[in-house]
Amino acid sequence: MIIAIDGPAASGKGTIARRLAAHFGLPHLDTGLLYRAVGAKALADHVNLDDEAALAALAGALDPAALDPEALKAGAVGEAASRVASLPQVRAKLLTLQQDFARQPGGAVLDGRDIGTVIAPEAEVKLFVTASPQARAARRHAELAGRGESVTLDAVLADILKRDQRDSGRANAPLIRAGDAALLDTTDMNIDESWQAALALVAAKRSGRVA
Ligand SMILES: Nc1ncnc2c1ncn2[C@@H]1O[C@H](COP(=O)(O)OP(=O)(O)O)[C@@H](O)[C@H]1O
Ligand SMILES: Nc1ccn([C@@H]2O[C@H](COP(=O)(O)OP(=O)(O)O)[C@@H](O)[C@H]2O)c(=O)n1
Repeated sequence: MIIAIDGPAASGKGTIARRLAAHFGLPHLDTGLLYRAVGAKALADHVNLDDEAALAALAGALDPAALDPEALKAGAVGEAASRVASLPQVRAKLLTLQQDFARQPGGAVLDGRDIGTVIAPEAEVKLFVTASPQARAARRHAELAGRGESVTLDAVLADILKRDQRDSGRANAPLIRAGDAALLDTTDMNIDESWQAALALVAAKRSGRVA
């Protein structure tokens, strides 16, 4: 079974994806980490974030086994990730490894922006997880504060709105709800409530109770 989870920044899709993977005993890929890794490498190597050929070369050289989620979750990396993710050549370099991960025997859980639309349109279960920008900013702010990053709530909200706009507005694999994805708005849910709602949607989808 392939489970595709998409949604905007800090909506809680990663949390739900990890729990679903553990629940069903499936491997999980946080595809945002791939774009974050390219963005982080570009920042470290002073590669211009508009230099599509150079960034595609970084994406092509990426070792998915060597990703460091802890370092890649830093606030500044998200903005760089979103910029490199808007470049078609970068996305093309990362396509096959994501599709191979999705199509491994037994299935997988993947979360990102284009899983249900581009990477695995054939997924048996698709969720589009969202929440209000204010709720998402509050969550990401708390997360960054927990990491010791000092940043204001307003700055986090501005970053999220800018990224949402870029991710949704790009021509190539934009952030958009697949027609057959179940919508899960977690604005007024805590983590446990979101998890229970996600599990119910997956169960309904698998039993054919929703389209
Ligand atoms: N429903 C929720 N209510 C409150 N906080 C949440 C909820 N879901 C996730 N979080 C927290 O918000 C932050 C972002 O969640 P995460 O799953 O990483 O989002 P995403 O993968 O969409 O960026 C994390 O610190 C996570 O623990
Ligand atoms: N499948 C994906 C996953 C991420 N991304 C890009 O990578 C950036 C970082 O993704 P992420 O999932 O780690 O970001 P958060 O939702 O955790 O903030 C996003 O803003 C997108 O621009 C993408 O384009 N396609």
